[in-house]
Amino acid sequence: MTNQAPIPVIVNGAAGKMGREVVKAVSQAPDLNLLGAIDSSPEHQGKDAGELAGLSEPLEVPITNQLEPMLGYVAGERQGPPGVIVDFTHPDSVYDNVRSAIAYGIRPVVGTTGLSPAQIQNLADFAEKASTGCLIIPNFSIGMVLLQQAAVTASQYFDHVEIIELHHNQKADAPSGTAIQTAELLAELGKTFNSAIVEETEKIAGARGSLAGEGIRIHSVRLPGLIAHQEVIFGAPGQIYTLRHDTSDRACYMPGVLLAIRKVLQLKSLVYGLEKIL
Ligand SMILES: NC(=O)C1=CN([C@@H]2O[C@H](COP(=O)(O)OP(=O)(O)OC[C@H]3O[C@@H](n4cnc5c(N)ncnc54)[C@H](OP(=O)(O)O)[C@@H]3O)[C@@H](O)[C@H]2O)C=CC1
Ligand SMILES: O=C(O)C1=N[C@H](C(=O)O)C[C@H](O)C1
Repeated sequence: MTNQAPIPVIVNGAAGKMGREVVKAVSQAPDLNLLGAIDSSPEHQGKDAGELAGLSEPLEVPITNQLEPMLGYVAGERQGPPGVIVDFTHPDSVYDNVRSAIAYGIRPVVGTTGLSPAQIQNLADFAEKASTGCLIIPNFSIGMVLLQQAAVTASQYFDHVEIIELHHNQKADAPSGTAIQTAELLAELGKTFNSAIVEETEKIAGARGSLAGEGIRIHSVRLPGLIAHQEVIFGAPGQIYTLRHDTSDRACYMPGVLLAIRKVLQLKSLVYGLEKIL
């Protein structure tokens, strides 16, 4: 451990399922300093972020919905490394949150999914102009990076593949950001998957899932009792090859989140995907 000042961190969405885990993880990391906890949820205003996250001692960091003043406060800290904001909020607000953070020189680490390709491009242009690091990570778990790498390898040998993602039923966006990213990685190979051998009719709209790039289909399941799960199923005559990742605890994302907080300070532009910073 060096004698460097700790990295100031703001957690946005601090009262949510992921935000609470991040509050815990950041507060336990000696090189990070939790300075702010933002959440729009009215019932949590003023509560201590640490107590809400299940810590036995308060962190003396109250939940507030005042994002811009908090960004201004952290940006005004002249000593030590620049601030980082970790965003686990909602697909409807993440774009504006990230724009605001970059405008204040605060580095965003974004876990919130649901940004469109056009929004990601706009944020990349904005970060580039500001020479500010920004990380957008659809999935912070190492297991998912390994699954995606195995899927890319398999896609060189299989011409047929479909993705099934399964999540808890409080999830706002579908398909999941991870499934979209997985399809993008397979599509990068430049070949078309799943050439039809019969003319298909969907008797109920959506029966065959959503069509991502290069013929890859994604099917989304939402049920209470699930957390986050994904299967990538390859088919060929006489064989099926299935890759599956299951999460049983949101703690699985925390090593990736902590790594991203440290890495984003070394960047001068937007980077998309955990695999790029491992
Ligand atoms: N990249 C990854 O590895 C992972 C990504 N995710 C993604 O993270 C996001 C959050 O997931 P999760 O924690 O499960 O969701 P939750 O709904 O549990 O938490 C989100 C929190 O953010 C609050 N919120 C909503 N809008 C705003 C806003 N504009 N400003 C501040 N706070 C806001 C919500 O308040 P209220 O409830 O009042 O709306 C809630 O407290 C989702 O997009 C999800 O897909 C999730 C897991 C892993
Ligand atoms: O909402 C979730 O829970 C998750 N969202 C991310 C996604 O959309 O891919 C990551 C993970 O699947 C959990």
